[in-house]
Amino acid sequence: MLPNIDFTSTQSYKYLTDHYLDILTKNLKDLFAADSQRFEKFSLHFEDILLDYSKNRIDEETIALLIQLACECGVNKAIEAMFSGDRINVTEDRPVLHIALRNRANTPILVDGKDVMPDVNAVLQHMKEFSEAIISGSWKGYTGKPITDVVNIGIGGSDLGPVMVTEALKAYKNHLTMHFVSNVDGTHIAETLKDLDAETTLFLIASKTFTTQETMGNAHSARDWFIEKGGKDEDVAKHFAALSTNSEGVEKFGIDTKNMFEFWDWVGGRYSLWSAIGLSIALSVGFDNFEELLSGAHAMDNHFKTAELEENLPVALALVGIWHNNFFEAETQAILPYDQYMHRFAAYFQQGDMESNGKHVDRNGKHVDYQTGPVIWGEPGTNGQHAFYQLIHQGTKLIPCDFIAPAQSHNPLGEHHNMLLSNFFAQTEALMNGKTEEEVIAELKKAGKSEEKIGQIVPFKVFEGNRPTNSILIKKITPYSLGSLIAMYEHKIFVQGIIWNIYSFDQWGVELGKQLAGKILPELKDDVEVTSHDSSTNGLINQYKAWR
Ligand SMILES: O=P(O)(O)OC[C@H]1O[C@H](O)[C@@H](O)[C@@H](O)[C@@H]1O
Repeated sequence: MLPNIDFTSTQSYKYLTDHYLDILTKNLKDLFAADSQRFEKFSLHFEDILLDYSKNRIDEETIALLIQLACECGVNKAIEAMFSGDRINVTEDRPVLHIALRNRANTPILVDGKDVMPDVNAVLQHMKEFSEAIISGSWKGYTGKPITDVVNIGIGGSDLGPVMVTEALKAYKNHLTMHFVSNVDGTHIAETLKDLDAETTLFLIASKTFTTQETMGNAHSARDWFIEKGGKDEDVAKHFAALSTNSEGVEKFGIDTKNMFEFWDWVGGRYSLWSAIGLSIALSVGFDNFEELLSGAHAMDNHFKTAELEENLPVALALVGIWHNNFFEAETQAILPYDQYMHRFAAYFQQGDMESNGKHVDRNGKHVDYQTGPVIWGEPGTNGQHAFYQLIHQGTKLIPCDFIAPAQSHNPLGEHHNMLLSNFFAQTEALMNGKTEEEVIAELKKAGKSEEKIGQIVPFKVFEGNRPTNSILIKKITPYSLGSLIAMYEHKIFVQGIIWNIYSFDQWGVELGKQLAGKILPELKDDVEVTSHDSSTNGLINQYKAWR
C-alpha cells in the first residue's frame, strides 16, 4: 500500500523551509561562478537523454534535503507498490499498471494472483496482425479496396496520447493518412468526413469506458455517414474497430468483437497510449516502431525502479518541481519543446499532470493546506518566444520551464537546426543571467544613445534573471527515446503525487460537469423557458433557445 505521510510535517520539510530563506538570497549566476562543477553535479544521463537541472535555484543542500523528503515520504516504497500491482488507485480500487503494457522483459505481474502478461501479449499480437494487414493493404474495405485513411474517435486519454505520439513520430510515418476526432462539436467530425471515402476509411472507436458522450456521439455519426455513403450493416466489421475495456458496450454498438482490442481497468485513461489505445500509433508508424516506443518506456521504467533516488531522472524532475511549487510558490510549469514534431507534447501532459495531481484532498480524505499539482502549459519553441516569453523573462510571476530539444533533426535543412538550438541554449542562459542595469547602459552607450534617452529607457531593458529552467537534451527523437521521455514525465507525476499525499490515478473532478450536462441536455430539446437553475444559467439557456 501507499505510505500516508503529510510531507509538511516531516523533518526535511522543516529544514527546507529554513534553507529556502537562505537560497532566496542567492543568485544562480553567482552559484555558477562559485562552482565549476555545478553542471556535473546537477545533471543526469539516461541513455540518449541528458537532464540538466543545474539552472535552478538549488545547491547541494537543497538536493540532499529534497532527497531526504522523498525518503521520508516513502517514495521507494510507493514505487515498489506500483510495480508489484498493489491497488494503489484506492478510490477506484484498482492497481496502476501501465508499466505492464510495456513490460518487454515479460516478467510476471500479478493482479489478484493472476499474471496479466499473457493477456497483454495477446492484445499486442492482435494489434500487430491487424496493423500489418491494414498497412500492407491485405485488409480490404467493403468494395475490395485497401484502407487509405484512419479516423481515431476518442477524447481525453483516448485521443491526446495517440495525437501527440503520431505527430511526434511523423518522420516515421507510412502512407496511411491519420485523422483524430475528439470534440463533440459536430464541426470536428463533419470537417473530417468531408474529404473521406467510406470505401477506404477505417474508424477506430477509442474509449476505455465506451460510454463517453463525445466519443459515442461521434462514433454514431461516423456510422450513419458510413451507411449513408453506401456501406451496409454487415460491412461495418471491415471499417470499424473498437479499443476499449467494455466488450458489452462494443457489442451493443455493433462492432464485431473480433475487431475489439481490449485493455483493462488498471490502465488509466491518461496512461493508455501504451495499450490498445495506441493502435492508431501502430497504424501510423508500423508495429515495430510501436514496440520500440514500448521498449523505450520499459527502459525508463527499469531506471525509475532501480536507480538510486539521487541518480533517478523522474525523481530529480519531481523534486525540483516540488521545490518550485511548494517553496517558491510557482503556480505553473511550462513545457517548451524545441521540436516542431512535438507540438502536442505540452497539451498531452496538461492532461497527464493536471488530471493526475489536480487534487485538493489528501489520502486521508482531508483538505490539504499546501499546494498540489501546477498548471501545465506550453508551446513549441521558437513560436513561444514570439508569443509569451516576454512574461517569462520580465513578468511578475515565476515560471519554471522545461526546455526540451533533440540534438539531431529529422530534417537537417541548411542552418535550421543550429538556429533552432541556438535559441534553445540562449533562452535558458538569458533566463538565468538576465541583463543588469550596467550592461544595459553600456549597450545603449555603444549604440550612441544620449544620456537623457538612456536615463529614460534603462529600467525597461533590465532582465532580473535568476529564473529557473530544466534543459532536456535528447540525441534524436526516435520511437524509443520518445517512449523513455514520456515515461520519465509519467513517473515524475507519480513521485510528486506520492509526496503531496494525494491519489494521482483517479479523476473525480471531471464528473460533475458531465452529470450536469446530462441533466441539461433534455432541457434543450424544446423551446419551453427554463426556470430550474440559478438566474445566470437560466438566462444563458433561454437566450440560447431564443437564438438557435
Ligand atoms: O476513454 P474514455 O472512457 O472515453 O474516457 C475519456 C476521458 O474521459 C474523462 O474525461 C476522463 O476520465 C479521462 O481520464 C478520460 O481519458
